[in-house]
Amino acid sequence: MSRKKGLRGKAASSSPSTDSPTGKSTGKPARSSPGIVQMNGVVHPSRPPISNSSEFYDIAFKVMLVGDSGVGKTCLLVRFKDGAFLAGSFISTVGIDFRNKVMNIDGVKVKLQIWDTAGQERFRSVTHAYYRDAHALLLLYDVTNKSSFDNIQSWLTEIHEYAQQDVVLMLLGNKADSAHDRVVKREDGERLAKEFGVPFMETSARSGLNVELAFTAVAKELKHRSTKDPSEKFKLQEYVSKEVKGAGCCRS
Ligand SMILES: Nc1nc2c(ncn2[C@@H]2O[C@H](COP(=O)(O)OP(=O)(O)OP(=O)(O)O)[C@@H](O)[C@H]2O)c(=O)[nH]1
Ligand SMILES: [Mg+2]
Repeated sequence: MSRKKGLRGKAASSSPSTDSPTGKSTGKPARSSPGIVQMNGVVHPSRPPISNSSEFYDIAFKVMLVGDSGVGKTCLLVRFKDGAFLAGSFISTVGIDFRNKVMNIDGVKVKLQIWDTAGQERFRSVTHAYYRDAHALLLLYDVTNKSSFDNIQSWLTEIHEYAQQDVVLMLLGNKADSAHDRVVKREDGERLAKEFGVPFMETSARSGLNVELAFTAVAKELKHRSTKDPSEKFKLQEYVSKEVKGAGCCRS
């Protein structure tokens, strides 16, 4: 493999521009780069870098967190990025923001640019504009909030309308640590996910349950699709089923 460290690889397209350090779109087109990334003998024409971050990576992807307000999207991202839980009063996200994280996936540096969307209805049109550039979507509901689960159907309708057809999609039932307040059974989540053919797991931003796994699974799938290495057999559903931990179990 003649991969060059630090060469900006396959990245998201430029609209909306994401070069603002605050994570807010600047409206400016992203810089374009004529570089090429070579991975496992497969040459990938590079696309524009998706941020000005100086962190080295080989390939980059956009992942979006979506779901009703209060399901724990921001907390999940903070847990993944910083390993901490945002306890205390709930501060609802306004508009959209992003955080970057570079993961080492089987020796390849995969950069995830993770977009944290606002779940509130009034920001829905902002979110719509970002769907088409997303390579993966993590769709969350809250196991202590039945309406957030019931709304998954309409989120899926929205996703089918606005996202790319081949977007990697995963359903997450968050707040699995809240045993006393739980109103959605794990089996209900599993049934719904099966119905729509998407991988599923329960997570907890509070305990860390399956948080790393959710992002790792998505990164592995995106990397697999990108490199198309015939010797590498990766099946997202199988990987998730094998690795997933149940609520009450250990930290991820
Ligand atoms: N027990 C428990 N509480 C959580 C968990 N994740 C988030 N919370 C709490 O749920 C509330 C909402 O969390 P956020 O992450 O802000 O929710 P959000 O989905 O980003 O909401 P919007 O930004 O409005 O879309 C906060 O009070 C969090 O502390 C979790 O895994 N377990
Ligand atoms: Mg939020």
